[in-house]
This record gives sequence, C-alpha cells and structure tokens, in this order.
Amino acid sequence: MKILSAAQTRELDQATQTEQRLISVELMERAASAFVAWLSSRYSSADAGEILILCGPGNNGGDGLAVARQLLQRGYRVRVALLPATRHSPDWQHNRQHLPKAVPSSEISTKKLPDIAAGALVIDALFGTGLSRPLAGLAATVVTHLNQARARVIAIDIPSGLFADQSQPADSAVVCAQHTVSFGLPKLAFLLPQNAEYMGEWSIEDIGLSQKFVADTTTPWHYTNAAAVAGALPVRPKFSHKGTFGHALLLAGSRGKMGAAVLAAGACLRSGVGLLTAHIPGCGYDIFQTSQPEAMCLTDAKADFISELPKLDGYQAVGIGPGLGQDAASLAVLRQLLKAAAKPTAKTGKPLPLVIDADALNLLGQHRELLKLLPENTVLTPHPKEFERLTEPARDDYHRLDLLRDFAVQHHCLVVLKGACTCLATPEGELHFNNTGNPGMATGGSGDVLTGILLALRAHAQLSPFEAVRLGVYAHGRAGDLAATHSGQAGLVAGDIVRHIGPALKEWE
Ligand SMILES: NC(=O)C1=CN([C@@H]2O[C@H](COP(=O)(O)OP(=O)(O)OC[C@H]3O[C@@H](n4cnc5c(N)ncnc54)[C@H](O)[C@@H]3O)[C@@H](O)[C@H]2O)[C@@H](O)CC1
Ligand SMILES: Nc1ncnc2c1ncn2[C@@H]1O[C@H](COP(=O)(O)OP(=O)(O)O)[C@@H](O)[C@H]1O
Ligand SMILES: [K+]
Repeated sequence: MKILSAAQTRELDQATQTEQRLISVELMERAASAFVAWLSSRYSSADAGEILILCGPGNNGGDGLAVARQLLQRGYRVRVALLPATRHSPDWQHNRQHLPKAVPSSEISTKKLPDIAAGALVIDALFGTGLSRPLAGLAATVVTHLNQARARVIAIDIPSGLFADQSQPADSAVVCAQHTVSFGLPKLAFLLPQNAEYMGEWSIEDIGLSQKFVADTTTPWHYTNAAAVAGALPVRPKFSHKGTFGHALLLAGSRGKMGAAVLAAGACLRSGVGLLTAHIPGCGYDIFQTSQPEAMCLTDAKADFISELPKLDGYQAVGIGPGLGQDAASLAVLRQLLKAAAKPTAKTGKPLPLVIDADALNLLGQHRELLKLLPENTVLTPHPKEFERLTEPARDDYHRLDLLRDFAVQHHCLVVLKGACTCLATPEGELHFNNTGNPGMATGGSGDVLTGILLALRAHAQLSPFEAVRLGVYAHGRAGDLAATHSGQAGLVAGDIVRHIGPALKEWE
C-alpha cells in the first residue's frame, strides 16, 4: 500500500472525481458515510450520549456537517459548534445549508467556547489535510480547551493541527484523539512515535478512491499490510530437501548473553532454513546444543567471546551480532567477515548475504570506516539508538527517516529501523512501514528473534533481498501478535515469538 503526501492526497480526490464523474460533495458524502458506519459500529446512541461535532471552515468541517446530518438520521443526538471564518469551502456551505434544523448549532468565540463534559463524545472536524500552517488564535484555543476536557475524541481524517507529512513546531496546538478515522490510505504522520499522543488508535476506511491514480503515483513511502505480502513465501516443492532452503551461519553469543544466540537460532530454524550452523564462544556449547539440538555448533577458541571467523564456504547467508559483545577480537572477526562476504560467491555471483544486528552494529558505529566495506544488500537491523550510533542524533522522527533513507542509499543496504512501526529502507530509497507487532514485543530478545528470521529468509534462494526482509519483518510482528493472544502483552517473552513463527508462516501456506 502506498502512502501519499498531503498534496498528492488532494490530487487523488480530484482524480477520483474526474474518473468516477463525481462532484466533490458526493465524495464528501461517501467519507461521511464511512465515518458514520465506523462510529455506529462502536457506539450505540445510548453509549454516545449527545455528540458534539467541532467543525472548521474547510472540507474537514464539511465532513463534520455531513456526519452531523447522517448521525441525526440514524437516531443519534448531535450538536455542532462552528469555528468562525471569513471563507468557507463550497462543500462546507452545501452541507451547512443541508444541516437539519433539529441539530443545534452555535458559532465558537473566545468568550463562548463549547461546553464539553468529561467523557462526552466529541468529533474533531476542525482541520484535515488542508492545514497550511500551525494552529493559532481561536483555533488553537479551541484545541487546548478540547484537550483539557478529558472527552472521548474521535478525529475525522487526521487530528486537527497535525500535519500529514511533516513536523509541526513543538509547541503547536494539536488535538489529542482517542481514535482517528481516516480515508483511503494511511498518512505518514500516523506511523511516527512523535505523533502517538495525538493519533490514538487509527483506522482507514475505504471510500473508493481512484486506484489508478494511486498506482500511477510515485512515493518513497509504503505500508506493508497483509495484502502486500500475500503469496510472498514460496511453496516448498514436493521433492525439496534440506539443501533446497539454504545453509545459514550465525555468529552470536558471549558469556552472559548466550540466550541471544539461542533465540536467534531458534527463530532461524522456525523460519524454514534448511540447515543452521552457529559459531559461538566455548562457554556456550552445552547451553546451545541442549536448547537447539536441530542446529550444528562450532565453538570458538575463546571461552567468553568470538575471536575467529570460520570458513564461509557452503553458507548461503551469515548473521552476526546477537549477544556478541564488543571485544576487539570480535571486531576483527566482523572486519574479516565484511571483506570475505563482499567477494561474489561461485553459486550466485553476488556477495554473501549478511544480516548485522545488535553489538555488531555498535562495533560498526564505533568504527565507521568499516561501513564502506558493507557488501551490497547487507541487512542491518538497528533500533533507533543503534541507528543513532551509526549516523547522528535525529532532530525528530521525520529527520530520522531522512537519515535512514540516505544511509540505505549511500551504503546500498537494507536497513530495518525497529520500533512499533518498523521501517525498512531500501538501497533505492524506498521506506516500507510494517503494520504487525504489538507493545508486548518491547521485551529483551525480540530483536534477536528478528535477526534469526531474516537470516533464514536471506538464505532462501527464491526470495530477493527486499522480499526476504519485508516478509521477515512482517512475519516477526505477526508471530508477536499471535503470541500475545495467548500470553497477553505483559506476559509475552521473546521465546513466545519464536514459538509462534510457525503458526504465523502457516498463514501463507
Ligand atoms: N479523499 C479524501 O481524503 C477526502 C477528503 N475529504 C476531507 O477534506 C479534508 C481536506 O479539506 P480541505 O483541503 O478543505 O482542508 P481543511 O478542511 O483541512 O482546511 C482548509 C482550510 O483551512 C484553512 N487553514 C489551513 N490551515 C489553517 C490554520 N492553521 N489556521 C486557520 N485556517 C487554516 C485553509 O486556508 C482552508 O480554508 C480532508 O482532511 C478530509 O476530511 C472529504 O471531504 C472527501 C474525501
Ligand atoms: N511497541 C512495539 N510494537 C511493535 N513492535 C515492537 C514494539 N516494541 C518493540 N517491538 C519490536 O521488538 C523488537 C525489539 O528489538 P530490539 O530493540 O533489538 O530488542 P532486543 O535487543 O532486546 O532484542 C523489534 O523488532 C521491534 O520492532
Ligand atoms: K480533523
């Protein structure tokens, strides 16, 4: 699914009207119907009580007026409060004229802010994607008044005051919604942690916008949902054998952090790899062989950390980092690995696929001269702090996305910036946001599990680097979601994610 800019969203409206021979007010009616369908599926008129709809002067306010009429028709009690303006959009005027007399309406002024009881249901239809500057004056006063009221706020399209595709100044007034009901496609702002307090939960309603326009429009931003990865996992052929699905090598673990190696190995095995060999420090031998009997195990000469790079012949992908530690000897191993992996392999003519995580990323951050050794299509999986160590502190989430994109393009690699909406940056400069996963996964070891999944999928001969990583990130979140349905979010541990990788991948079979 694509994510469009605010300007492209306006063009999409226009294109939809032309393509479907609609007048704009008909599209507004569709949006209002979709919103009302959503609201009435959640709240009966008794649950809702009297609903206050705050309407601005543009088409977002027009949506609000159409919603007021439709809710009244469905038996809800509604009143509207209008933000005064010198100019109103034509569709606003149309819906104002068609607002039934039975809906009480008033004009907002500084002296007459609407009464909002705690817990009241309020629909925010002040401003949408047409916001051209931060809110100020009366509009900002209304928003602050609303946010202080502790009401149940539902935003139409986007919380008012929030820009759809760029930051607003830190002190600007933005509605804090409990839920945002948006139309057609998600907006970039919805996916960024800095906007979490405004968005609440959000959902996207289909209003039949032009699919052709979306298909023809280029954007760096994409959203990975179930449809995007449908059919992405190749069927296992009847006569396949363990050699068919690749032999992966995992370099992980150090004294006190063998669990990271065990989790990554378990995840790799559960993700369909043919064979897995782990190279671990001597202290981890019994732990590893006991907990992962399906994997083969090479032990390093050092007991506490990895100091040697095993021969790389015969492996289809190598993962390094989980629980590795940052010893100078492990740094030397990382350097040797980068150099060795860059040489084209006899089988594919391409560099050996690498997945780099955790302490291996921290080592790269401390020795940035190594970045130029990264083989093409290497996968890096930093969380925001690890990413900062590789680049620089970001001013805000939008700046971090710029840094992410630049880094992936400059180093020709795939970077998985982990978080609630994990973002995969490609060497071509695309950004793909993931829609699976839950806060239960904010627990030690979840990232090690992702490394194992990505390692298995990078060893898979039939998946392109991009397909492997997009699918792996999606499946990791899906496994976490399935795990949370059993253990709940608070009780979820990383091992539960490993145990649910199988059921998650089974959904593709
Ligand atoms: N496909 C879609 O997405 C559809 C969108 N519709 C609605 O249309 C909205 C966009 O409508 P508009 O483009 O009219 O935009 P808005 O309703 O967001 O408001 C734009 C108006 O507010 C003024 N304005 C902008 N920033 C301001 C500020 N900081 N302070 C005071 N005034 C400000 C502008 O000059 C303009 O008059 C969407 O968010 C959505 O709610 C629907 O009606 C139809 C379908
Ligand atoms: N709130 C959240 N919602 C969805 N996924 C999350 C959330 N918090 C963490 N995750 C996922 O869990 C993983 C955590 O990785 P990481 O920070 O490296 O943890 P660790 O180093 O402990 O393994 C990432 O894949 C991340 O996307
Ligand atoms: K709004």
